[in-house]
Amino acid sequence: MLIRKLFKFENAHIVRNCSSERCRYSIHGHSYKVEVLLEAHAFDHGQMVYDFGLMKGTIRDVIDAFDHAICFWDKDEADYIAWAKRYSARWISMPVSPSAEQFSRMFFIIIDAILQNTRMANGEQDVALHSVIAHETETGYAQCFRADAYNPRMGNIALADVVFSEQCQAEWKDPAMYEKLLHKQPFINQALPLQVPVDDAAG
Ligand SMILES: Nc1nc2c(c(=O)[nH]1)N=C([C@H](O)[C@H](O)COP(=O)(O)OP(=O)(O)OP(=O)(O)O)CN2
Repeated sequence: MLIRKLFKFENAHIVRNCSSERCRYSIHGHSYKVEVLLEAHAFDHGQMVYDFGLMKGTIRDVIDAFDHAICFWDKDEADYIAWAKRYSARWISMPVSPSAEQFSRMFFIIIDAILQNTRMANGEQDVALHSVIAHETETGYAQCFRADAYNPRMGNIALADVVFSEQCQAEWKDPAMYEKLLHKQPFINQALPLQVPVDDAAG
């Protein structure tokens, strides 16, 4: 079974080398929508794939870092990068170009790492990231599956190569969150006592 949670943010970028002139030469913004799809074949104690509320912790925080920020490819011209950093307190440096395709891959890789670094506490069994859809406009989106995320022919995205500005980090609930992810310090979901005994068939 799949579940899906939607996140939204506003972001500015240039996508170098693309075919659309408006896109390659001019800084422009999008109202992004990101769909995170999780998959499991058994339920937690609440008879859910994964509680939507749990997706409003670290996963939401990391996506929200992109809100009102400018993203640039770390291979872009040094002058442009310096300018972006000077005039925007909120910036994210990406190891790939900020196309919808690469946004979906980058979010897949980060969210996959977050889930693998999370100690589940409510009987979640095999919950895994299925795919990430990044909507750039009302009419265009890219969907990344696991095989795409880790496909070197599409470019390598190492967690450490996605760099968030100090301001982006400072606005997280835990400003050290990304550092913890990089160092594999686990995120621990809160355990609550069961109210009704569970059986094997339904969590
Ligand atoms: N495959 C991709 N194509 C394009 C991307 C992309 O990330 N992946 N990005 C762009 C631009 O960022 C552009 O702003 C969006 O393109 P487009 O869909 O043409 O935008 P419109 O606002 O014109 O959308 P309409 O709904 O068609 O009016 C270009 N291509």
